[in-house]
Amino acid sequence: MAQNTSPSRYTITAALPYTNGPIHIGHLAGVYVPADIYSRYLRLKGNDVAFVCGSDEHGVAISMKAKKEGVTPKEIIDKYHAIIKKSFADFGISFDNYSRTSAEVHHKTASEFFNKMYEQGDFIEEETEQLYDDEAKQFLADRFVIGTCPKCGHEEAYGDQCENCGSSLNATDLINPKSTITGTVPSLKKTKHWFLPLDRYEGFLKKWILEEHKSDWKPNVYGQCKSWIDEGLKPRAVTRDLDWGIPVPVEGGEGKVLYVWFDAPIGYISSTKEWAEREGKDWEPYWKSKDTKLVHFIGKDNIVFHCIIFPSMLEANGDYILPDNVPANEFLNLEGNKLSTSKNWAVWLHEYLEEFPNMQDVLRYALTANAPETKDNDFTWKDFQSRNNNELVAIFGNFVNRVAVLTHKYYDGAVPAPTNLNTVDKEALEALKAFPDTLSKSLERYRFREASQELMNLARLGNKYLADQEPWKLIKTDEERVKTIMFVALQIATGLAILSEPFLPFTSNKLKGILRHAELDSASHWDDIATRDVLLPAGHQLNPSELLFRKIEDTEIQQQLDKLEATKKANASTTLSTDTMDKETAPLKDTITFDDFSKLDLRVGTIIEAEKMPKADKLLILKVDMGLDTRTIVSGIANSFKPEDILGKKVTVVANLAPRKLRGVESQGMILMTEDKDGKLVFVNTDEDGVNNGETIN
Ligand SMILES: Nc1ncnc2c1ncn2[C@@H]1O[C@H](COP(=O)(O)OP(=O)(O)OP(=O)(O)O)[C@@H](O)[C@H]1O
Ligand SMILES: [Zn+2]
Repeated sequence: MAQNTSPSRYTITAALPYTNGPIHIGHLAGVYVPADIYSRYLRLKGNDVAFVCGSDEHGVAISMKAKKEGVTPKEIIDKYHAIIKKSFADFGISFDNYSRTSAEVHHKTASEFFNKMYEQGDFIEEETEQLYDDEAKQFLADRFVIGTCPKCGHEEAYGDQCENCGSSLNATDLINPKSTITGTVPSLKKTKHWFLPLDRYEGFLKKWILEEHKSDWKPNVYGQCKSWIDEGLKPRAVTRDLDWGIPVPVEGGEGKVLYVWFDAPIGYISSTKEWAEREGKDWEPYWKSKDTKLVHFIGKDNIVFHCIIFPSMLEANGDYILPDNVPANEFLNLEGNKLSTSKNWAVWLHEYLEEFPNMQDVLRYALTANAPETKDNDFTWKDFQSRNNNELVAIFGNFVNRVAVLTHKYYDGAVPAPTNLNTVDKEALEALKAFPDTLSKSLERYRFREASQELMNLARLGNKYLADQEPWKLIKTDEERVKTIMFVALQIATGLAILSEPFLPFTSNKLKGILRHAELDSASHWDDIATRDVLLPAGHQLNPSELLFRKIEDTEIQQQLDKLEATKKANASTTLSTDTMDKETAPLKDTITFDDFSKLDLRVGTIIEAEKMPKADKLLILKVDMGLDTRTIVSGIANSFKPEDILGKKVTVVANLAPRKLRGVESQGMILMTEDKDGKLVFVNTDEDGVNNGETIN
């Protein structure tokens, strides 16, 4: 089987963005820009395409964010769904439908999906011991619990997945699990859940992925799948003890919801249904016909869900087709650091659209030309500027502008009739004819970077042709020759207008406008470029020319870099404010009552481990023996102390300060410090011997 080579229709999905924040450039480069290029390309080739997506609105992270902000989950999802949907539309992501998983059609579809599998006996129903937070009186799953990954040792793996190694986990697999709600160590409590026995699908997955897709899936995707399958798959709970999500629709499911990664991929199906309903079409062939090609665009952290779990669900259900390919991308970073919603380390799409109005294509191009297809890549503002100034402006824009301006200058904007095509002209036109096929080959292998460079090569070809032929010189001596040159150049410009559409849709539109391409009786399309000798006939009248791109100045780039610098500073100061005292003698604070004071739980502890926080100059990660337990405390004291100097030091700890994450490490308290006359930090402690760790101070 392998590749489905001549499908009757395509279903293209892009990962459902999680509605706990807006869209950033990582999402775009990893998923939405390549998916959009591919879908636009397929439509230009005359295919029947359903390009679907929607907001992913369930799950623990949204529950947690709502709790933190003191609002309802619905308020969170409504806010981000609106921002995300609008920014995608303004950016030109050409979804046929953008839905949301809180929609009724989705609740219904996901419940039916679950029900069918339930009735077929595809689940194991089992009462097992799950992690439970006695203080919050809640079961802990997914992002409610972190601990050490049993596969790679990463210390902040979630209850369902380790983001470091991509493994999918059960919460009870975590080593040293800890509740992210209260910071306490969970106990075990019995509860009933439904499990998808992935081990039953091993044979199916082996044949389908390891045999049939060995040569056409990307090596990063195939490799991850192979290692999971080789390690052996285990049953995975697909339900949760939570109040936010799709209720488990079977007996005994009261108070439980579907696991977010069970319902989210079904969102692709619901979105297709919503679209088909609106268009008066039948949704089923898009998901159930063997002659449909299904492709999932995702980032690498979603591979297990799209290649192992969802396909097993589709296979179990019975009626569905499987993805033909899952061209997952690696990750994009920003100026050397990991993109992060919580640390505000991002270029946000909605902000970009405001700060660079009408420049969607510049970002699309910069992200595509530098896409993280085979390895993680870095977005830098300097690269963005040079992609714009040196490629879009200097090559693409320059060529088109010369052609349009000269056509107006010499012929009042009418395409001249060629007289005699010489070898150079013929070669240029032949080269143009080869481009659609070259681009198709790259696009159909999901090599979008390569394709974007091929497109730029067509503009280069046009630029070189004009530079070599120099019509602006010849116009004084050989007017007939100039007509031929301009005719050839106009054909190349038309080719660019057509072939750039998937990559640079706004530019393509503008250029087609200048060429009045759509008004031609038989306007040429993608495939016509290879077969027709004339794309823009002699005598055809152009519109006035306008610039396709503008130069980006250093000051604009500096502004963006300053913005990131400010983010860095803001992050650093919030990190330090909780750990160090002000430099000057601070004025007295307002009087507090004894009750206020007695809320403070101050205790004696001893530092038993200390190490530097990687990549943070000022922070030490300390382990403090508190008598009853051992705490991790992140403290901004690295400028004053070496780790080895403070081992065994007695300290005073604020033991009931709400836990707080610093650089990804949860700090479970604060050590009291003051400063000596030279500004060096000193510990506030009791120097009496014989005071035990854990003793309270009052
Ligand atoms: N930096 C990145 N580079 C490439 N792809 C990314 C990046 N960040 C997220 N993605 C992909 O974008 C899609 C949507 O992401 P999702 O909404 O789930 O956010 P996320 O992975 O939680 O990201 P973040 O934590 O940055 O908000 C997923 O397929 C994910 O793999
Ligand atoms: Zn791991």
